[in-house]
Amino acid sequence: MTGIEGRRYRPGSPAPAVAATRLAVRHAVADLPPGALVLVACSGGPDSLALAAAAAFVAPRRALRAGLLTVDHGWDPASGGRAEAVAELGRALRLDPVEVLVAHSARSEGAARDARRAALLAAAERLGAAALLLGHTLDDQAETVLLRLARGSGARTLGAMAPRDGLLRRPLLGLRRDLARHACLAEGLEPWDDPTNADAVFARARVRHTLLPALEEQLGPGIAEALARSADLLRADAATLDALAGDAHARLTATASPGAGTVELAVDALGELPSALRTRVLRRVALELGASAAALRAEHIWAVEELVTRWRGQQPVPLPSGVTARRRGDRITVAGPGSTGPRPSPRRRLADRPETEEGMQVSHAGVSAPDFDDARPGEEDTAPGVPPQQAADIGEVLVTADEIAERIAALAAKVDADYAGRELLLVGVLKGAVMVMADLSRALRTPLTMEFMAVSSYGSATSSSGVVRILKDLDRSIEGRDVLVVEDIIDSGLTLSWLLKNLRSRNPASLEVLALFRKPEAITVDVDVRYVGFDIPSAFVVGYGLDYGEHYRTLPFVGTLTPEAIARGPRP
Ligand SMILES: O=P(O)(O)OC[C@H]1O[C@H](OP(=O)(O)OP(=O)(O)O)[C@H](O)[C@@H]1O
Ligand code: HPA
Repeated sequence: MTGIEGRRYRPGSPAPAVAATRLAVRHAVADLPPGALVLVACSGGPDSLALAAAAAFVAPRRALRAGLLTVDHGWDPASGGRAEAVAELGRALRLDPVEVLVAHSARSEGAARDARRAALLAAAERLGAAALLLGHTLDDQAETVLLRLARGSGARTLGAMAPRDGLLRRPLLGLRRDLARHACLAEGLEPWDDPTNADAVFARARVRHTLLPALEEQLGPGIAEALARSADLLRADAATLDALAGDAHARLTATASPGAGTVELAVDALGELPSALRTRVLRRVALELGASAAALRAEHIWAVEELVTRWRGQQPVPLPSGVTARRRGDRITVAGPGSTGPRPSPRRRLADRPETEEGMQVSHAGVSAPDFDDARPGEEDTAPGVPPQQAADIGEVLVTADEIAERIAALAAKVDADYAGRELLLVGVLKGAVMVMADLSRALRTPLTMEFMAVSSYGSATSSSGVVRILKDLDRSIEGRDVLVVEDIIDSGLTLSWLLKNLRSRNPASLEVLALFRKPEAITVDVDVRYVGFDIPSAFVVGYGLDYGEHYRTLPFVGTLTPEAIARGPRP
């Protein structure tokens, strides 16, 4: 008798393919105690049929009981009869119990797999099984790796199927699919070939029949084995990283949460973790607060990670299932949908903000100032322009960098329309207006020249002295020119009121003002401002050119300082 690959084997001994499947099953159940029940999930296809036959042979010799489960998905009128035929085969193999499970599902590979798995696990539990054997082969593993690689997956996902996963065991994971078919043939078992396995509508069928053969043809044989090997290596790596992330998660969440359904993490501690652990900790926290595992994508976690590694005053990050993550000072707060702790305030997007005739309205998000530990200098956990210490001094971000950019573009369009056919002279009021001058001048299409004046009325205090000093005057005359004064902020209005009077006396053709921020509740003198970026609350703010004692100007957003930071005084 000739066996697979043309080898000869002795009459009376099993065909090599049969021997290989039996050996694989023997290894897979070696640890089970006598009397334990092993169930085989069998579709009637060659892999699971070979597995059922091998289990039927091995179980009694290991004093185990073996049964068979088959699932009817109800995809076509013949499916019930087919499932019954598989059950009949199981009985013929003397498997006991044998059950047909009905698990209707949508006609998609994923939906069928989920429904099948749920039905099988429920039955295995009900029957008190010690193991549920699945017929996945090395080829299934290779296909899974390729499919997941094409989606851009991490180590855990590329680790694909494990030989053991709770109740599930996959004895044939190291064997090729051909071998299972040979084992069926050698035992006189006629497998059912599921037509969906060849249906090019299904991605897996295309991988099986087109992609993998093409890869083997182009790159040489052994691709399936190589892909399965990669899965083994990545699974081991992922298991180690998951264990380390579990430790880090326990460490970082050891302190009390601010409320039920809320987890607070220290930016410092997260910043010290390598990215592979940080993202795993963040994912774990999101999942435990109720984010759907199926919907939670790497992009979500990266956005949360950027609150640590590239902090530039971003909005809270929405995650699936109503979970939100936000940074306040040196803490990341992740809140579940039903949290009772301090919820991330639902800051409105710029587009949602009411726009008055002149400016966008910005209000406090209504959050109390966070408590801060001393951030450590030199720590690279923030975006450019955001020294870590300064990041920890910010109480609330009122306007983000993106919102500023969007607003300046809109203001520039208005100015361009108003000054069509004319040449502008922009007068920047140093130093605070340096950022808005730079960005506005480059957003304008109107021909322009620039002049700067430096005045000061604040010094290192947080309220205006009312005494304005010219620190640097204009270099040229503005007589007859269309002048647009560019200011970062109008607070009391004292600086601008004084400046306008001063400039008007120099006889410009026209004199208008553009101020990126205005505090309507703080204005004490009447000043006429043609262009306003944002109306903000009257709290002292820093960032985007605005300083506290010359510091904080480089922050790309505008935010309030914590009371502690104000009391302590400016710091680099
Ligand atoms: O409306 P007010 O209450 O007068 O405040 C507005 C002025 O205060 C700031 O300048 P500051 O004196 O701080 O100097 P700086 O621009 O160099 O920071 C700001 O740049 C405005 O010019
Ligand atoms: O709120 C402010 N911050 C910084 N500088 C300022 N100058 C006027 N108001 C402010």
